Amino acid sequence: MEENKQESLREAARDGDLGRVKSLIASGADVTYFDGEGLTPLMHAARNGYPEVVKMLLDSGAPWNALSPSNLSAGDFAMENGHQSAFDILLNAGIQAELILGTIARKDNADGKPNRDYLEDRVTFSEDKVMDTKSKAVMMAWERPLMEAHAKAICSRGGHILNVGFGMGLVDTAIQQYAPVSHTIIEAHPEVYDRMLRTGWGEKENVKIVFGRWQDVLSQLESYDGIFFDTYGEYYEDMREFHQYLPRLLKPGGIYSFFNGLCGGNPFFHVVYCQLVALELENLGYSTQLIPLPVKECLGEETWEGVKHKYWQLDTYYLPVCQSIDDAD
Ligand SMILES: C[S@@+](CC[C@H](N)C(=O)[O-])C[C@H]1O[C@@H](n2cnc3c(N)ncnc32)[C@H](O)[C@@H]1O
Repeated sequence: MEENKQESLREAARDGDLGRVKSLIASGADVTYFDGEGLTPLMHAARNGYPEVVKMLLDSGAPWNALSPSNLSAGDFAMENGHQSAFDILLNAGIQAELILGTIARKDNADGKPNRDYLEDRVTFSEDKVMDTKSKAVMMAWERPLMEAHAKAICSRGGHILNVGFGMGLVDTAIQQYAPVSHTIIEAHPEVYDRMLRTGWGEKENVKIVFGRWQDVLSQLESYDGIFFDTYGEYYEDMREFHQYLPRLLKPGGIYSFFNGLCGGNPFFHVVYCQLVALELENLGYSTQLIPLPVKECLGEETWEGVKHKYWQLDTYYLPVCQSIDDAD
């Protein structure tokens, strides 16, 4: 009987029958139910493009971020099938939920202090990646063209540059090509720091290395014409915290950018987070331009051999270029 109710809700959602969806919900049908295919009523309504049903289901507690067996959310179904109104409703629901709860960003962060654990652990270096002891990639060479594009953006005014997180030194190598007046690099991992010194970064005339977590070395920083942020083992909240310091760290007219790997495994969640970060930066007085860069060609299946977590699975990378709203005007 209960099963029938859920199946009826699925059918009504799939057919866009708003009246029936309403009455089934009123009679206790479960909006969180996954059918035999592993799909929720919300996914059915989104896939077939019924915005009013999507809204009704969301308002009745259907989770916007539930995933199908092939890791697609309702927003992905709306996006894939070109249902703009359903997509917009889901996007708005995602942004609101993440603003309040931050559920995606916090999900993996439940077990203590991942950044400190990572910093106390060993890392291994090879030609094409830096890995942690859990076989997760700290940094990979496929990102080189992206790092070059980030360097170009933040060095566009010359002057004084800050990079947070050295990794493989890809962005820093690119920054050096622009011969900035000063180039400050913050790095917290002792082995990455050692390697920086062994490879001559400590002797470059315009380079200042600050060893430590960015959170702990803020008092040693000045203000900069270009800033790039790309750490590891941290979460959205950490970056959000870093953004609070931008008014102090970024000179008027300066450019800020960050590695935009936010939810890089799911197209819709990525859109949600791109919008969320732009909204939060706007509240701090910064405009964000997202420049699309095709990345499909940088990535083959062999790229991920031996890597536990495929942290990027999308075809386009959106490079953020942020500047004070006053400067953009
Ligand atoms: C993804 S890598 C950076 C890659 C770099 N953009 C490049 O082009 O090669 C992240 C780096 O941030 C460092 N890191 C992690 N947490 C940090 C923190 N809280 N403060 C400063 N550096 C940190 C890591 O040790 C690692 O070297």
